[in-house]
Amino acid sequence: MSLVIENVHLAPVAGPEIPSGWLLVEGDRIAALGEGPAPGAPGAERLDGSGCLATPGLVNTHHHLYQWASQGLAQDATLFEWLVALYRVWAAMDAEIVRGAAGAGLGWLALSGCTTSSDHHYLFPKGRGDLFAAGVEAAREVGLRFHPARGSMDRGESRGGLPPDEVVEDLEDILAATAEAVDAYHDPSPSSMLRVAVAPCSPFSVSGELMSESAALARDKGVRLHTHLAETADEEEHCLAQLGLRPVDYLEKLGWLGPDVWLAHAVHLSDADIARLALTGTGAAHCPSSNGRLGAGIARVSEMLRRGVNVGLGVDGAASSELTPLAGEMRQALLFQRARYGPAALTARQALELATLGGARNLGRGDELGTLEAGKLADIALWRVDGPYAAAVADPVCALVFGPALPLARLLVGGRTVVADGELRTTPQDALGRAGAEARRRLLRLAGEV
Ligand SMILES: Nc1nc2[nH]c(O)nc2c(=O)[nH]1
Repeated sequence: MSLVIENVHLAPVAGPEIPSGWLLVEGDRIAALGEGPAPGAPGAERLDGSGCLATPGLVNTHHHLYQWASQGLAQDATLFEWLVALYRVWAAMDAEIVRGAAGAGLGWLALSGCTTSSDHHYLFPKGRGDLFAAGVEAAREVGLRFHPARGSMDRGESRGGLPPDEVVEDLEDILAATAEAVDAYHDPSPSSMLRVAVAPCSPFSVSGELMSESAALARDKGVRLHTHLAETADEEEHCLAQLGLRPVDYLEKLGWLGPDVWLAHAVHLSDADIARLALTGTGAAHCPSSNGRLGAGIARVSEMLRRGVNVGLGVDGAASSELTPLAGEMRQALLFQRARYGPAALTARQALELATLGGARNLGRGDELGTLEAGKLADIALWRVDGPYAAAVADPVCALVFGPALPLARLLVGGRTVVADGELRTTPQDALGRAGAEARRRLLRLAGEV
């Protein structure tokens, strides 16, 4: 299959922008791109990109898809208050709920320009079906590239942790189930649609032993590591009081810093912490809407970038960011940095790079995803910039980042159309929405909330 997208403004992220150019897609890869009129390409489908901006597909590097089913709860809570309120709701979750929530969440991500998403699922109530498989099935249905992280918690209240004991698992069960998930689903091959990561949840819900064993397992299997870190001042206090170390020191002691690790949030970092992340190649997933919603603080993104830390974006679970579109996180990131450091803190193009190449690098896919270049995977977002708002902004990248969500003319994942003219084409969009709403009703009913 070949496709030529012509007459389009190209923002390749790597290399200069091309105000009027073309892209040739062959199979699942970008074969070539250039300026001016497109080449002949006999037999290729032709797509007129007039009035459109082409960017790499966006990469979401932190999410909890199951949380679609628990939006709008604990609205004015801190992270710890919010978690304490929600753990017992999530304890009622089953595979049917995860399937509905993940389908709706991934559909929503696709409609906001996302071509690859991670998912951090860390709560596995016993006897409720295969929750990990439910997320994988949903990603296959929607057609996104998927990086699910097998999460875990083993430190309940009785061991000084935050979650109630009923929602944590045993260390041995966690390690066995995590190894099983990697063996069953991880595909390390080029063009992979599915790669699994290992992701114990957070310092206040996981034992040091599970952190170390998880790192050993991930490195043995050649997969990446992910966890929440330095999200709130409460977490830092907890770490100092219970573990005797600040969060980044704790991770370092456990052998957790390295180029195969990306950390969700990374808000409360000292200068020395930032230097260590840079030195070790540890990445960060910036989730500005969630950090704002929970009053967690503003991550030092522009300083991290200046000092060489890789940063990607994440929408975080919908329970702490209520349906944030991934494209909107570029705007949110830009505004947060400027509010904290002034208007030169982050440019529109840097924000686009966070959402694309920064995300791809967090997931270990910087060689295949995140830029429009010959040889890379054809994960491409084509945004309409000729509508009433965007047409009033001469610079299409500025319109995309500074402005309201733009309509998607096309979203390609490995050359396959997932969205066309603002509608999902892989699966009925309305049915996904209904299943997401039913997942919420079912969860709240099973949790005794209604
Ligand atoms: N924003 C979030 N932070 C978290 N920390 C933790 O342990 N769980 C979560 C979560 O679900 N969201």
